[in-house]
Amino acid sequence: MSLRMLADIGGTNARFALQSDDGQLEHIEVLSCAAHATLGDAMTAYLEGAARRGAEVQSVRRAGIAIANPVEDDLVSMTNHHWSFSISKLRTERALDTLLVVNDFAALAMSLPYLAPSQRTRIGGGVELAARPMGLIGPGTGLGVSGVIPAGTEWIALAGEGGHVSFAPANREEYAILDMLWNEYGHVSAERLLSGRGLELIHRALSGKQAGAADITSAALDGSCADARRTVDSFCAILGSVAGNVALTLGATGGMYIGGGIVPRFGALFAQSAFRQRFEDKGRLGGYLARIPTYLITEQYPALRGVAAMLSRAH
Ligand SMILES: Nc1ncnc2c1ncn2[C@@H]1O[C@H](COP(=O)(O)OP(=O)(O)OP(=O)(O)O)[C@@H](O)[C@H]1O
Repeated sequence: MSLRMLADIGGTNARFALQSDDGQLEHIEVLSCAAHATLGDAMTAYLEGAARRGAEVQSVRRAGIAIANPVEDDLVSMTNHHWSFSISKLRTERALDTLLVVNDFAALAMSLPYLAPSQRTRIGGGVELAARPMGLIGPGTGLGVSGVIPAGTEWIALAGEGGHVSFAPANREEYAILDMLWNEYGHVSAERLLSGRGLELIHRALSGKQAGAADITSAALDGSCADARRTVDSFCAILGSVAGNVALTLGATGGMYIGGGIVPRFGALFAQSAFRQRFEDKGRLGGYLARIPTYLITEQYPALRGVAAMLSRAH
């Protein structure tokens, strides 16, 4: 029996797993990126830990890594963290036959056609069409955007950088947020607002106060702070607008999906927010968007499943 190593590396969290020949994911671990100097160090820490728990890590000859940055050539450099590495060097150092490195949201997108109903929650109406493009957006440390398009009996995942498109306000409150950020940053991207740091910036713009992302969410959830609640509502509304833009751009009539680590933490506040209304609020194309269902991904490690599917196809 041989094992494959899978990883999903974000700007904050590095998620690892081993996959056995029967396709099961085992020894899933989430490591903090900040606690390790390099990706190689994090891999070593993970594999040593798995070996201590009885995994036969010496049988790993194939590995797939989904990582939060564009993957264009041999040298990979993360956008939201300081890790960088050469794919060919890492493959040689680890004595791997295959090391597949792909964009994390391309891997996450690859999991969408295979999600079971229990691995997603629907927000609002609409019905997906079979064999049509599916869109993906996910706020975390950064804002990932991707999708899959059908190609015969297979799916092709897109690896774009749509989180960095320019932010467009949809009302005066959002215009005021943009105005504040124009003074601090030249280019204000969607990611500037739709990320952990973005939640903090929206809160500062609306209240004039500094607070951490996790504190804002918990104060919104327990009802102890009106500014925190407004911040989460504003974040969800902006996410609806940007998700609608992605759905329009891709023609995502196969469904629009929300991933990333932040939205699941909003709990019931997300379904209660203006997300869906703003998703549909696109003038004459409102009816087109109303027919597209939006889903929150609830599966815990979807990108690991996506990169496993991509690795199984790689030489
Ligand atoms: N309770 C919370 N509410 C809102 N944001 C939170 C909360 N806890 C953590 N965050 C923010 O979530 C972000 C981490 O997101 P995530 O868990 O998706 O990590 P990641 O996969 O490393 O990110 P990415 O893939 O975007 O690089 C951080 O910016 C952090 O500030």
